[in-house]
Amino acid sequence: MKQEPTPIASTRIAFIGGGNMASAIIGGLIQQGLNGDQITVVEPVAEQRARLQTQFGVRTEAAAGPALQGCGLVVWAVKPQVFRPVAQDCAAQVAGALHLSVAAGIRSDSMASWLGSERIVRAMPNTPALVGQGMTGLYARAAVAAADRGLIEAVIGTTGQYLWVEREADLDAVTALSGSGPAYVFYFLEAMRQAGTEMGLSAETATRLAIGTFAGAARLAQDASEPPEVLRERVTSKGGTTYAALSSLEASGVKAAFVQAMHAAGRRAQELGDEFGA
Ligand SMILES: NC(=O)C1=CN([C@@H]2O[C@H](COP(=O)(O)OP(=O)(O)OC[C@H]3O[C@@H](n4cnc5c(N)ncnc54)[C@H](O)[C@@H]3O)[C@@H](O)[C@H]2O)C=CC1
Ligand SMILES: O=C(O)[C@@H]1CCC=N1
Repeated sequence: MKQEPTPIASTRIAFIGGGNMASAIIGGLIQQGLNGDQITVVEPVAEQRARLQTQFGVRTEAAAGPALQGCGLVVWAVKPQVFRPVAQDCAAQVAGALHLSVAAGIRSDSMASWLGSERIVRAMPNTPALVGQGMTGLYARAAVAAADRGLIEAVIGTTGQYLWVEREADLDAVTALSGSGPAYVFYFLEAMRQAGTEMGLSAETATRLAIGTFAGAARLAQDASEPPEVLRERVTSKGGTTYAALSSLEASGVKAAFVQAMHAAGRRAQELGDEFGA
């Protein structure tokens, strides 16, 4: 029999940790019409709690307690380094809930042992979720039912796009690619702004040109049927300006260095799982 997704509107949701990622997801949920009353955020920092209350009208708690009981979904949005003690602290109050973790590296085996539950989904979102343009990788443990997957899709879908991966280890690559990815884009924007200003543009003009170029190129790559290398070749006239730039990039080994950098991120995700897992 086909299971219907659990309706998001009747689910009480707890967030453990109320920082950047929690705020992005909560923002998406509120924008989709979820009532702030349905959401309880456990966040030890008073200023963060005040901000979340004012911005989203959610309930907040300074620490785990009875307020978590009866929540159907628990979103784990704390740093990997503190996940274990926080999970062990909350486990009794959240028994029976579906769990969604956004923490980099922390494996679902570790979570299952800390929480005594198999209903675990891991997500690797990214900060464009703050503006509804997120790209999230999802992985579900085998025991997660179709209705639970449906609920997770409804929640993460409020922040942008998502895709499922079949192997949990692939989430480390997702982390290196799209989780950390916005930082690479901002890094390139910084370099483009620097070069633009060195060539005489104002920082404002250079930044606007660089951001507009990223947005346009990303849209072109999304809509085009050709792969990125073909789109790149179309910009590159033999003996022209782009050719000069790309030759300089190749001579400096930029692509190889960039690929190495992403491998470093993937390895760090694995290490986080080893260091701070069960
Ligand atoms: N920032 C990013 O681009 C992304 C972050 N992530 C993951 O999301 C998770 C959270 O990251 P951010 O939101 O960026 O960090 P953040 O530092 O903004 O938020 C973490 C929050 O947890 C709170 N916290 C600390 N101890 C706590 C406790 N005992 N109980 C409850 N809350 C506690 C902190 O006060 C803080 O507000 C991390 O595990 C990270 O790996 C995943 C994808 C992208
Ligand atoms: O840097 C980090 O560890 C987190 C995970 C992906 C993006 N930020």
